[in-house]
Amino acid sequence: MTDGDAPAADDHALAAELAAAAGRVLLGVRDEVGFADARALKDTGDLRAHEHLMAALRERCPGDAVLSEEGRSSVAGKRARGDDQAPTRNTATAERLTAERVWIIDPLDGTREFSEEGRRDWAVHVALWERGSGGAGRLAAGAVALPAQGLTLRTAAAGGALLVRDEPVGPDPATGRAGGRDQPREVPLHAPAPDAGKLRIAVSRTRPPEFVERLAAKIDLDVELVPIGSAGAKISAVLLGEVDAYVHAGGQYEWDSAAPAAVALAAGAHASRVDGSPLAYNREDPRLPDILVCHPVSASTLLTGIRDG
Ligand SMILES: Nc1ncnc2c1ncn2[C@@H]1O[C@H](COP(=O)(O)O)[C@@H](OP(=O)(O)O)[C@H]1O
Ligand SMILES: [Mg+2]
Repeated sequence: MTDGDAPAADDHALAAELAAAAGRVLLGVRDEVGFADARALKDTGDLRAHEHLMAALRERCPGDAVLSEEGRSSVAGKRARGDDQAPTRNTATAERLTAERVWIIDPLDGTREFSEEGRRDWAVHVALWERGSGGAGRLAAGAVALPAQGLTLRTAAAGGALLVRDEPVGPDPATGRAGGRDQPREVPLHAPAPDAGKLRIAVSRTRPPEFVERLAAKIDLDVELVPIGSAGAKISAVLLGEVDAYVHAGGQYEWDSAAPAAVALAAGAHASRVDGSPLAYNREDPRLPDILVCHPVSASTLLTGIRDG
């Protein structure tokens, strides 16, 4: 619950609504700023999506804490180019570490790809972490918007995960005018199993882990490495069956994986650290440097291959 005696909102639907709305802000920034100055486009996108989400969370969930990539003290002090304001800061760390509910957000994941014309592999991540009765906490809801692909992947209140696809609205039959914003259509989302004998592994375009080439050579399968930008876009590609696994190591933060890991787990996928231990969120230090996401049937092959690499 967000405050007092208010009824529990559907946090899953809220996460999806906020991620999709921030995605529309980002599509507008691409149109407005253009691609000539990549730095200006990245900075404006990061800042506008962050401010949109911070304002929406302040209004909709005023009692909750927020951990955003762009609200860290190290970046919140700097003024982004192309805009006139410094980013709104995150909830103070001491307060976040005792909060019941923490929104972990990456307003623009795949910033590099966002600034490259024609690329669709960038995302908005909105996750909710809840402490719960055990005190250890867990990801309670999450949504990954892929605005350039017209898709949002999200957790569902009834359990499981959903794929939300924007359907273009046809012209109004009475007036002949365009029908306005796309109508979303939801279908259940289940992590698909890989084809026998094959394994397509998504890796960073710019920072693929050095052990993945060795891993690929060692696994007794036809392995293809597929470079894709954005952790959210890569994990979505696993859930959409475009690749079979995502392996990353060498650096990342909680906001890079919280929302896509929440969706992946809800969709029945395996999501863990590369040593097989669980992904843990809302830590004092938000570094979470490695991750494996795949269908459960591939998990032991990949974990063993990584361990023995
Ligand atoms: N070695 C590293 N250290 C810190 N962050 C990293 C990293 N490798 C990848 N990331 C972050 O993980 C996200 C996905 O990266 P990639 O596209 O290379 O796979 C990016 O988030 P942002 O775009 O939000 O900065 C990127 O900054
Ligand atoms: Mg990121």
